[in-house]
Amino acid sequence: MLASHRLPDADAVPAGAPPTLLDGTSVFFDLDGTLIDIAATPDGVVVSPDLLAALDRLVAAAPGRVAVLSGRSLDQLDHLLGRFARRVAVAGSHGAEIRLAGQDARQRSAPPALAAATRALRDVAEAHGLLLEEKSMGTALHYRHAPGREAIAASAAAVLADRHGLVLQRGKMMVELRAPGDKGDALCALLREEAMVGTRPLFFGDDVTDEDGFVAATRAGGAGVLVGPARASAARYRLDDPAAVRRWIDAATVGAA
Ligand SMILES: O=P(O)(O)OC[C@H]1O[C@H](O[C@H]2O[C@H](CO)[C@@H](O)[C@H](O)[C@H]2O)[C@H](O)[C@@H](O)[C@@H]1O
Repeated sequence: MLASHRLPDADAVPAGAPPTLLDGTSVFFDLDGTLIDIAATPDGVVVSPDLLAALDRLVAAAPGRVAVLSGRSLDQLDHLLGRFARRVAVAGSHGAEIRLAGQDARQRSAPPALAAATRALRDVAEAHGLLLEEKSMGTALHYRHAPGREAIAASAAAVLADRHGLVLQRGKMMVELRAPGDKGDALCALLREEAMVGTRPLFFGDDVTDEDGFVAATRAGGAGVLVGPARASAARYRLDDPAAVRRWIDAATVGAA
């Protein structure tokens, strides 16, 4: 089962920065490649205190209207974002795990087949020198350090996804077997929460898994913001990199406490 990403026609390339007006807007962020720079390994990322302080200001300026939608598990997000992860709504595992600020997670059980699929994926990782990342709702095989082994990782994951009935998720220099769910559904679920009802969602993301969120944000009267080089995307706006996202947050919160 391949995760469906509704990529638009090739000429639909987003451009320009989104407006910084927060009135009536809710703000959703992907994590890796959007709020933080991509690193060589999943554990190598840096979440700076400055970024967390800027996000705190954003939450103060848009109370109840900031959320994180990530392919990371909730546990990983808690570890990386610390107390900030409890201040906002968070959807982990590409939307399969959702937690509102100050509440317990609405969590499904991991797919029963995930353990067997992970064992098989670990054999592939060991045989070909690839990096395995185990998460609550999925297992990723990373080839950033060995780009020449992409085809091995991709074909092994495709076979295992089929065999075990798991979603096959492509990502930046990785392929993942995971539970169903997508960031678009997670965004729609969060938009039904009181503070977000009737708001225009802006969703900032960089990867193919973020396209579902761009589509959902657009359908809800908001827009997607692609972070990274121009490419075909369902996003309307584009920012170059996480540093530009940080400047957007700073501009949107000028004068906020
Ligand atoms: O939805 P996201 O928050 O963007 O998470 C997507 C995946 O991010 C991580 O992998 C990516 O970032 C790593 C660190 O920069 C990088 O080494 C890797 O090549 C990227 O694919 C994370 O490890 C995955 O679990 C997430 O699904």
